[in-house]
Amino acid sequence: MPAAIRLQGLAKRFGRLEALRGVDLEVEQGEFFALLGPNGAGKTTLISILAGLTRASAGSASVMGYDVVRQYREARRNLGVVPQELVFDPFFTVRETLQFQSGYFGLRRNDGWIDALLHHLNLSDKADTNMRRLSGGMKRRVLVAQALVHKPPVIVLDEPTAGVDVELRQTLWQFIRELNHQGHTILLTTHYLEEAEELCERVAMLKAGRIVALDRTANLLRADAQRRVELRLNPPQLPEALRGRLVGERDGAFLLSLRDFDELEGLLAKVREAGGQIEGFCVREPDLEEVFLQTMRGGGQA
Ligand SMILES: Nc1ncnc2c1ncn2[C@@H]1O[C@H](COP(=O)(O)OP(=O)(O)OP(=O)(O)O)[C@@H](O)[C@H]1O
Repeated sequence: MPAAIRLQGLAKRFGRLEALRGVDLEVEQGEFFALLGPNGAGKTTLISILAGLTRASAGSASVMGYDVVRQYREARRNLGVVPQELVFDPFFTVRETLQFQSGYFGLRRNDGWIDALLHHLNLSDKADTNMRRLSGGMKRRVLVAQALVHKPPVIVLDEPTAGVDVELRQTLWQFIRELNHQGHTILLTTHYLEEAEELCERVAMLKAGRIVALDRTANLLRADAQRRVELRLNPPQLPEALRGRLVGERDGAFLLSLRDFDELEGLLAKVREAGGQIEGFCVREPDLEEVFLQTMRGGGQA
């Protein structure tokens, strides 16, 4: 069984800028996979290469075993991309947009599936509305429908929930989850890390064009992230004895590392000994955001 997505030594240069610097990655069929990274890390460039919109400077990429350059048509037929940017012809209706996209893939009688897509994405009552009359969130739903019109086994979503309301997010994830359960492979990029943590079994983190972490989500949480104590103090000064534990500050509160709960008493005692008063206190379980921030600070695998 070929990998859903396979990248080998993938590199991309824009003049002197190296957007991708030798990325190796395999996403298996049926995975729900997150590709994370800060702005400019190379996520969209990687997706553009997969979709055949940009040529790699070196290395290769394939979708379901089809090389994205040598076997462009087969690779493209196996891939559905929900792009970041909303670009449409404003004069078509929603249905026409989807029929047009079906035609691009040589699908003439696709109305049954188009109706199903409209239904799942809560767009049925907008089927005959012109694209220019839709709100941003509705346009985004059409983008999703457009990417799925040919029932591709591999679905790539590039920040699909940026600027999208809670209701649409939930509708969208419910539908994408269903598709994943049916066997579709999902590659997701997002800046909402709690979304990735909840949905994705495996995560790759990109930093300046390189993969700096790649593992199952659960392993990343176990290996890198620590429990944190969040302390709000009056006066807002951390006692000298706790300086070594400080890992950050968030909204005026100190974040201290906590290896296990037995340490808690000693830690609070040190605040009292220094004459400090505790105004707020909570223990935070490790989350993907913490792993991400740690990795981006330079702590990740090379
Ligand atoms: N057509 C282009 N010409 C020149 N530089 C480009 C081009 N496209 C992307 N870049 C540069 O390549 C780098 C990677 O960009 P890319 O859009 O892939 O990042 P990203 O991870 O998708 O970021 P974001 O989270 O902001 O979407 C950036 O430094 C960007 O400025």
